[in-house]
Amino acid sequence: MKIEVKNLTKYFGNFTALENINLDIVEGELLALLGPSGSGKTTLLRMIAGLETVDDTDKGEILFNNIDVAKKDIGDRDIGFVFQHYALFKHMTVFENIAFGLRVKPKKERLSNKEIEEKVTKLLKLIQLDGFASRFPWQLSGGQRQRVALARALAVEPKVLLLDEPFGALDAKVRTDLRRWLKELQEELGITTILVTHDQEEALEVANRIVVINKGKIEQIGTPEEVFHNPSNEFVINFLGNVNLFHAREIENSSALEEPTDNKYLIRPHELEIVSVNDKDAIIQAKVKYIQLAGSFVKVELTYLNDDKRVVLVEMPHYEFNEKNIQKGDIVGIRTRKLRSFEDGAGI
Ligand SMILES: Nc1ncnc2c1ncn2[C@@H]1O[C@H](COP(=O)(O)OP(=O)(O)OP(=O)(O)O)[C@@H](O)[C@H]1O
Repeated sequence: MKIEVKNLTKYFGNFTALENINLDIVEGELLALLGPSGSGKTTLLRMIAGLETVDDTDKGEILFNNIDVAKKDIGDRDIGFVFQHYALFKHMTVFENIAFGLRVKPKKERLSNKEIEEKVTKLLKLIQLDGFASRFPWQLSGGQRQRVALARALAVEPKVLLLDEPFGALDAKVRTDLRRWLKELQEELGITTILVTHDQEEALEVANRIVVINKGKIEQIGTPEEVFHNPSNEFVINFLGNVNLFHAREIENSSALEEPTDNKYLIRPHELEIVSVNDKDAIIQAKVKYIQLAGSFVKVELTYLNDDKRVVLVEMPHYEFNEKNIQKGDIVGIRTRKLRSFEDGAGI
């Protein structure tokens, strides 16, 4: 299913929750709606689902395969949902939870009991919970419950899957495992999927494209690589990971910048390099305050030598850290590997 959102605005009283949203969702893709709390992600998802109305006064449109669904009931939109706390039916087994949507279909569309059993068995395999059919929800872990919720959503073969922070309540390790699993499953099924998340890593890892939303407006739409490496503005770069801010005069002091400007520069920790304190390309001098060795990269936190309230974060591979023999308390120089400025509205 292809979905188009055109000129969509949503007011709650005087408050503008969404402002002129335009978005094309390609058949079979996994699109992440990423933004801070209150940015309007859930409202947009709920409008696509039909849980929130498109105001009559609004000229906004939501098209499913070129057909306007604004006036279509939620039941007629062929949608499967999984929410963060989409509680399973407590008094029903895993099997009956998954079968629920199939059993409540009108008689003429309903599958036979045997067909339902075959289908549920297949879904249990798909979510890797074969053998769990007769358990009750309270006998499952949080991750297993969310997988059952996903199977229940998929049972009725929806054309679109809407996921609102489906792994939000789970711990970090389970979350990481489940999102990999979801990605593979989604690719295998080829079902158009919209995932709401405020977790940048989750969006970067699973999405084909990311829509970055802030205060009801779209800041950028792009592949994970695009939004991470070519953020279109300051909000996006800040939201997608740690970033250091430098003023132009700091950069001008080094030979890294030929033309003096008023710009400020936003540079990610891995785009900075620790060099010797006298290095001619160093933009600032700093003192090593804290070193975090656990993780795939070494994170070094430093403070400016001339202003110990200002912090700089540098990340580097372990081999580079070992070669440079950096110690807490060292006075060093910091050099940039990349410059990025937004002052003129365009990234460098
Ligand atoms: N029914 C409603 N009535 C009034 N205001 C609402 C209503 N639903 C949402 N809002 C407001 O609209 C804004 C966007 O809410 P929304 O739930 O879409 O944000 P979100 O990006 O999904 O946030 P979160 O990540 O916290 O769920 C918020 O400021 C919220 O308070």
